[in-house]
Amino acid sequence: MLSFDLRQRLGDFHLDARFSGSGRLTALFGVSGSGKSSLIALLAGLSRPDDGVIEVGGRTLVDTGRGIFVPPHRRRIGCVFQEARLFPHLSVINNLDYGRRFSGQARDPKAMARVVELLGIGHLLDRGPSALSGGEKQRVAIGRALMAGPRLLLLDEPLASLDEARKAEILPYIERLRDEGDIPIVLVSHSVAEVARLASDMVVLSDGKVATSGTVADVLGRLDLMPEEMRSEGGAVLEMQVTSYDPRFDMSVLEAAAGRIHMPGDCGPAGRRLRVRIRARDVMIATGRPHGLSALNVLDGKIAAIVESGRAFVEVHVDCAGSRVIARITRQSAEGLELARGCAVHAVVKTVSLDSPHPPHNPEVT
Ligand SMILES: Nc1ncnc2c1ncn2[C@@H]1O[C@H](COP(=O)(O)OP(=O)(O)OP(=O)(O)O)[C@@H](O)[C@H]1O
Repeated sequence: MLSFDLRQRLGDFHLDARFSGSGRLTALFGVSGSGKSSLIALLAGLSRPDDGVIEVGGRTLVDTGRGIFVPPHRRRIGCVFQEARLFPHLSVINNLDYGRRFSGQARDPKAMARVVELLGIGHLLDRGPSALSGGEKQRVAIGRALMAGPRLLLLDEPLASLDEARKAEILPYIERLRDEGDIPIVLVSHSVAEVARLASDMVVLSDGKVATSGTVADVLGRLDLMPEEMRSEGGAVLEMQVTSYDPRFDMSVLEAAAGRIHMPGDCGPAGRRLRVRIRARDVMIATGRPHGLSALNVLDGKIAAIVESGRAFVEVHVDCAGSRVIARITRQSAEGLELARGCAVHAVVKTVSLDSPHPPHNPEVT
């Protein structure tokens, strides 16, 4: 459980943010300058709010009204930043052990073995940081933070300085941490793909305020609440299951109650569960089942809502067997097609992003 309600003035910038959630991984999302780092500094105890409250797992870390301010070293919050900041003169194992010693914990070989296994760094233990790739350094930095026995892990853009290949390498470890660890994680990111794949909850910051927050599917589906700059990334997030792979075309088929989606590449064995993101801008609406269309993905449903989005656009929310698919189309098209709540329609999905483990080389299809 993480909750905060904070105000802080930094020059002309005014942070005023509140959130409460119990998700395994909460993403702090926002464009540059929206206040993500300022908020992380407050959570970590590196700065003080003008007023406000922070609670982690039922423990009050800050409450200005009651004069409570737990200093950073007593908060039991593990921080990992964009740069791994490992000690260059210490081997990987000694970097890991430093985390434990720094927090005053007793030596615990089992805890060490668990962290090493979780992050897949067993073969690196005797190396120095200079002999590690960027992704390996970040895994060790996460391991060092875990060895301190934190109650909350703050990951401040840990993937930002890595290239795509290194990012792809480290993402599964963050997923394992989320799914198998018992420590809540706050991840700072400005990549919707990263957030859609990793996060359970999402807090969108805009100009120091929480523009919207909630589960990833809810937040990405509420385009009307999103700051303008991220609206083009909004849409539906569907939990799907791989049913087959056809090597002749290098295409996989995924299914959910909402329907069937074709994806390029091998999405893994039948039965694997994946999250699929369908951006609203990549969906068209047809009132009759389309024929002679290059798009492979057509989902049938009924219009659940039509939401105004500026003067030229509307968002059509289509209920496909209980899952919501959203199409951002012009108001002119909506009127021309006489779309209304309850109409049976077909959502034609132009492009699907797969926010899955092991994405194919070209994870987009048109
Ligand atoms: N000590 C300070 N004094 C004055 N202004 C500050 C101070 N710290 C931060 N700011 C301002 O607060 C705003 C938010 O900064 P912050 O670093 O929290 O944003 P961010 O979302 O983390 O951005 P980025 O993604 O670029 O790291 C910026 O406009 C920044 O210039």
